[in-house]
Amino acid sequence: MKAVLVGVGQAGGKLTTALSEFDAEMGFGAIRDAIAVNTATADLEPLPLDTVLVGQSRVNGHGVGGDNELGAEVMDEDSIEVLDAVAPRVTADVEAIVVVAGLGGGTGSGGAPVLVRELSRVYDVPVYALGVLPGRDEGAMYQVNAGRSLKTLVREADATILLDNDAWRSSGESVEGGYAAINESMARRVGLLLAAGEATQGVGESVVDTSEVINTLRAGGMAAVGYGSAPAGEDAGDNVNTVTSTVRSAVMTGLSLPSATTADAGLVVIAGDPERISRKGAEKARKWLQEETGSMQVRGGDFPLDSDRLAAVVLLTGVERSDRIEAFLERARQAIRDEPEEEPDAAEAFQNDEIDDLL
Ligand SMILES: Nc1nc2c(ncn2[C@@H]2O[C@H](COP(=O)(O)OP(=O)(O)OP(=O)(O)O)[C@@H](O)[C@H]2O)c(=O)[nH]1
Repeated sequence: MKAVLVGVGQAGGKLTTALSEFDAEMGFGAIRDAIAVNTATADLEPLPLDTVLVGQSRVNGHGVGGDNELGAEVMDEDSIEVLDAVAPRVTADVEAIVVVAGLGGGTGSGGAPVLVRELSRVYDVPVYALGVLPGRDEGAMYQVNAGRSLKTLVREADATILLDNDAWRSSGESVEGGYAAINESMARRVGLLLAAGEATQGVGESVVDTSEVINTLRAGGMAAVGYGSAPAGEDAGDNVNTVTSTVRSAVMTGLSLPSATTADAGLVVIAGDPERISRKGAEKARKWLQEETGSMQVRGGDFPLDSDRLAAVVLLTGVERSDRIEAFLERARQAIRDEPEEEPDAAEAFQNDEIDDLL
């Protein structure tokens, strides 16, 4: 999928950089262009991207300090500047725009839903959101911000792919300590998904097409991406179990939103040397995913790559009914209940209005 990325806020800018670097290193060319938008000059300066500073008249380049209503307001006021910066990058061959943001802070959390709404008004191509959920230890403000941002993003974006910081937490290691490694790992799975059907090395028997990714995302709502990889035997015949077990581990232990396995639609992409990809294994894995997710709509295909390993990338859409989302929403609701004076109007729910919309 030829995509233009727009990173909003600190996490958005860093993750957009990691995605662009991964795509360039792999030589995929799926990411056609990328920019970063922020209210904080200091967060934009280190990024190797073109940047747009918003909210200068309100916060003078110092960030919005976690206030996502202010983040939404400044994006609303300065959206023309951002749209002007995006416009020359969305050339005729671009198939999607992806707005990338951490949902727990102020600028990305507030700004991303506004920007998605504005971009959707201007462009016919799908506008997706790639949102980072705060870890469970990250404090009430982050949970409240993310709950409200997510509710609004899901309404405004064609699909919202979620990356849960908790999914990358290894025991004893703080999320803050490992952002660079986390971003690289997030970029690998999302980067492979964006490149699937885009830049394939060699010709496979059933190469996945970009339209399969877009059609799977068409189910809308919230989505998760899983990734797993393993060394492969020389021949496809040796790799029936490698394919099935890699797909299983992508879903069971490698999902960007752990245990989000109730889904409306799915896509299984097997990346690797086409000579080594077992058709039987791929078919078995697809059937397994249908049963596991309760979805009849599971697509599949290969991503030919020159490698002696096999990797599985699994996209699941319509995962909002999963326990993980319910647990996150409960954290957001609890945080709202615990701080009634600070969030007086947010005491309503997510699906059922306990959590307010941001816009
Ligand atoms: N995965 C990942 N998460 C990050 C990173 N940096 C921050 N976060 C998460 O993003 C949330 C904070 O959002 P930021 O992007 O730092 O904030 P911001 O959008 O710049 O907003 P303000 O700083 O309030 O102006 C928290 O939940 C952090 O855990 C990062 O590099 N990688």
